[in-house]
Amino acid sequence: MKINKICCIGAGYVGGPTMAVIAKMNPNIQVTIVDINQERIDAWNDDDVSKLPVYEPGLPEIVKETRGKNLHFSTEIDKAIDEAEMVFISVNTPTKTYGKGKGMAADLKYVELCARNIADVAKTDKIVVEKSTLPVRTAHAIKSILDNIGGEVKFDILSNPEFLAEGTAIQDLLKPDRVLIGGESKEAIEALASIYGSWVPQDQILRTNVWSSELSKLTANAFLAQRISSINAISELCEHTEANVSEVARAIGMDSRIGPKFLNASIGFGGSCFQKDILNLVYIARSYGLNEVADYWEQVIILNDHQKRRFSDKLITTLYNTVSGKKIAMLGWAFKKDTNDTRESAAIYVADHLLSEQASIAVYDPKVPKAKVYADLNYLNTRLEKENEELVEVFNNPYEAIKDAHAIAIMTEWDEFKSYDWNKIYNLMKKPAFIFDGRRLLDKNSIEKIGFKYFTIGQ
Ligand SMILES: NC(=O)C1=CN([C@@H]2O[C@H](COP(=O)(O)OP(=O)(O)OC[C@H]3O[C@@H](n4cnc5c(N)ncnc54)[C@H](O)[C@@H]3O)[C@@H](O)[C@H]2O)C=CC1
Ligand SMILES: O=C(O)[C@H]1O[C@H](OP(=O)(O)OP(=O)(O)OC[C@H]2O[C@@H](n3ccc(=O)[nH]c3=O)[C@H](O)[C@@H]2O)[C@H](O)[C@@H](O)[C@@H]1O
Repeated sequence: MKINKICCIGAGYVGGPTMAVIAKMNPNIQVTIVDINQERIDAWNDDDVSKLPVYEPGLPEIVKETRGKNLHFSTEIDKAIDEAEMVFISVNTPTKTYGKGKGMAADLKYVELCARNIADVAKTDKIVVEKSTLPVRTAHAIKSILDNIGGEVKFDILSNPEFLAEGTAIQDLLKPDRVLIGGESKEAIEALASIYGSWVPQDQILRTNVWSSELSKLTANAFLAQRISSINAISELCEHTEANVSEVARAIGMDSRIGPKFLNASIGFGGSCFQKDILNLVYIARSYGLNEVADYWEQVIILNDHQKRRFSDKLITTLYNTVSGKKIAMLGWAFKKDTNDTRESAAIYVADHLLSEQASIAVYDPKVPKAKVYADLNYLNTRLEKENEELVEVFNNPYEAIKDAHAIAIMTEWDEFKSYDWNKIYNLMKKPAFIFDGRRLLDKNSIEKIGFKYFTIGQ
């Protein structure tokens, strides 16, 4: 079965980059990305590709090359679904904030709306591809909606989870470790496999049943996050024993069974997925009565929350047990470098804690605008909304953010922070000048030589 037209519902951090790469690698396929958010679609269509809604190295070049040729961004959802032979669902699946499973289960309302939309509109057979991360057995619910509303039209459901990481999305998409396709219909699986086959070697395209595919995505994220919580747990022990967590990570990472990646001790993982997907896994395990399994994975989140909290606790106790009225400069707000995404960023939680102790916060991030910082804080804690406006300042220049600060907290590992004039920064600050390096980014010896009091994770 040859696919000529693809529709992707959801023009976000996954839908945008993934479809841009599919379009680039398949010039004969017309790809239309649709979204209900007009502002987002307008930004994707902006002539100035530096204004795309998703900041991702390498993405502007691909959008420039393909947009208007075989890549299109639109709010005409029904039209795009109707015309396509293959429809990807790439909408958000956040943790539920209400009702049964509140705070744990994935909220599938957006996915269900997409399924209903496809069923209402489709006049010809469609392959529907789950690109969103979904709880195991969701394909069953989607199929049931499609078959019950969709009349005579035949729907094949595939699970094709995405493994890209933000900040390296284009490289991850161009050279994936593997592509995973779960499904029942061999014809549908091969139709999707041939699209990826334009650039991914066939032996890296795995075919499984739908349930294995859905569960593999949650499992991959749980394993990755587990490694971070594992090294972060050891980082706390290092701080009490004069061991150095980087040396420990290097020593264990050279064991080929363990491997060197994902062993950077940090202020705690952020991002829209690790926490959400583990909570979802925990919820699913509990719903089958598997309490030991659920408790095991829940500990990854408990440790991560502990890591964020102990960072801000350390800052407060070191500043003589009070930050009230003191200016703390926060370098970085995004959840990792090379993205403008701030979802679940550790910076938000640390700032919130410091604000509750009446500190004033000065934020600088190369890619995060002022409005986003305020929105993140107000979302977390509406009670502080009025005070936040006065206590939080966001700067376009790091030196202005740091001027007169008592302490700097490094929240994101942006490369540019390493090349700052730290002598100049020292002179701009109140004394003693403290640095709390949540990313192990700076060299302790050279920073201390300048006169700073330097603290980092795991040392
Ligand atoms: N962000 C990431 O790095 C990764 C995310 N994922 C998964 O991919 C899915 C999407 O994530 P993101 O792209 O980060 O989310 P996002 O929030 O950036 O984008 C989702 C988009 O879907 C749109 N949308 C929601 N309901 C819609 C509807 N009924 N019709 C049309 N558009 C609708 C929203 O307006 C939004 O623009 C999630 O399930 C996530 O877990 C998977 C791998 C990586
Ligand atoms: O499902 C998803 O959304 C994606 O989640 C992660 O990707 P992402 O969250 O974009 O970024 P990561 O590089 O995994 O970083 C996540 C968080 O962990 C932190 N981290 C990462 C690695 C490490 O060694 N230490 C560490 O603290 C990062 O700073 C960041 O806050 C996975 O790496 C992707 O494979 C997956 O597709």
